[in-house]
Amino acid sequence: MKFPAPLKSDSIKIMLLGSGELGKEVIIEAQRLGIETIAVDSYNNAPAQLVANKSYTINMKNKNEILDVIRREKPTFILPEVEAINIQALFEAEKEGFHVIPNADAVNKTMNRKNIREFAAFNLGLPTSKYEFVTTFEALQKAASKIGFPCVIKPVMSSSGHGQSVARSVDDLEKSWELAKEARGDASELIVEEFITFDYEITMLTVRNGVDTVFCEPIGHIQKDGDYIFSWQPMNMSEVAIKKSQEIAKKITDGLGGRGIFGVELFVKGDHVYFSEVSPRPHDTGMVTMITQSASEFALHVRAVLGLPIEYVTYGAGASAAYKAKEDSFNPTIDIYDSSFTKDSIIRVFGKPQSHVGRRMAVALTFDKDSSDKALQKAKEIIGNFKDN
Ligand SMILES: Nc1ncnc2c1ncn2[C@@H]1O[C@H](COP(=O)(O)OP(=O)(O)OP(=O)(O)O)[C@@H](O)[C@H]1O
Ligand SMILES: NCC(=O)N[C@@H]1O[C@H](COP(=O)([O-])[O-])[C@@H](O)[C@H]1O
Ligand SMILES: [Mg+2]
Repeated sequence: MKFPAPLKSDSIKIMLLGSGELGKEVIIEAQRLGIETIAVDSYNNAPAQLVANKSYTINMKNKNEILDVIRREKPTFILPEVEAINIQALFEAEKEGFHVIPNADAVNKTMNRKNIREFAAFNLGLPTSKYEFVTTFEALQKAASKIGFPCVIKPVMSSSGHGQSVARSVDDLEKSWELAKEARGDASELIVEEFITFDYEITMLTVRNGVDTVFCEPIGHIQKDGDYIFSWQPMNMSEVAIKKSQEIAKKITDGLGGRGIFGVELFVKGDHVYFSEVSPRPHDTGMVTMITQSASEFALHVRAVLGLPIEYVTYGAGASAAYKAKEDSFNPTIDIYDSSFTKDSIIRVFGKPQSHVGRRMAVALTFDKDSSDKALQKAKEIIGNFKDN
């Protein structure tokens, strides 16, 4: 493969659609290979825009605005980084010969819970929670009583737990309905899911470079209000559970096709593994790989996009703890003690230009050669001392 000596007009160009903390790391990894990078998002100074060669701020739900930047920049690869993107623009770009990662159809399927759930459960026969789709409050009541309580209610299009809630009885349904409607994304249709009382949940990072499929060590994680707060790698699993998890990850990623990394989210109860959802891009819980692997999930994504070999070493166990803002601010700063910077830790501050309570602003990554538990303990301690204002 021919790598660019800085910014030649005929060399590889990557355009990110969505420019948050995950995209920022993708851009850095691409730039390490001399690749020209363009970061697009719906607000100025998004994390990846801070490090890209060029950036655009557009309405990401607007088909023409997306197509305009694509036609103007003619990227070699278009990497969706968020779910809220005008999907017609991606189909159109693909028709015009642009390369969407992993492909527009996979992005379309995964951005909508109805599409991906039906594809996984119905077309591929993967085990999932019981589920129903509803568009009215009456239908929600019916579906919830059929599925039983507690049940989980989510807009068909949303991420990081926005608009999601658990209804424990009929009395909670009205609150769940209101919460889902307020969510960004498409809340016109909701999914009602059986609540799985899993022992633990994992992300199986699955990398496809067009030749091989490679799995990273499983990542365990804890979610609060539908959003990740802690993750660790490796998650200690039975052989059977690992094998089933990899089988499910292989089936769903083969089904979606294309090149890149995928975050396959799975619930594990005993030796039963349930498919939950999949992101066709790096995963927030996978930030831990920046400290555990010689090539992080972001580096692997770039390699996979380019069709390069997916080889790396795992150094040992690690963990991540997300820092979420406790204050609303137009000029956020984060106070971090000097003692947070140790030989076994890495701190990443995303540089988001605005904070609101609950917005993920930074992450602490920790390493322990042998124990994910010890690494997690350290990550929690570090994050516990952060303050924002
Ligand atoms: N059916 C379920 N049973 C039990 N817990 C669930 C269920 N569905 C979701 N959860 C919990 O809520 C979390 C978030 O759900 P989900 O991944 O569907 O939301 P999301 O908004 O797409 O999140 P993200 O975009 O961060 O991946 C899950 O990781 C899990 O902890
Ligand atoms: N679970 C998906 C996820 O973690 N996505 C990451 O969060 C950013 C949005 O953050 P914001 O909501 O703070 O703007 C996205 O751009 C992506 O990097
Ligand atoms: Mg999820």
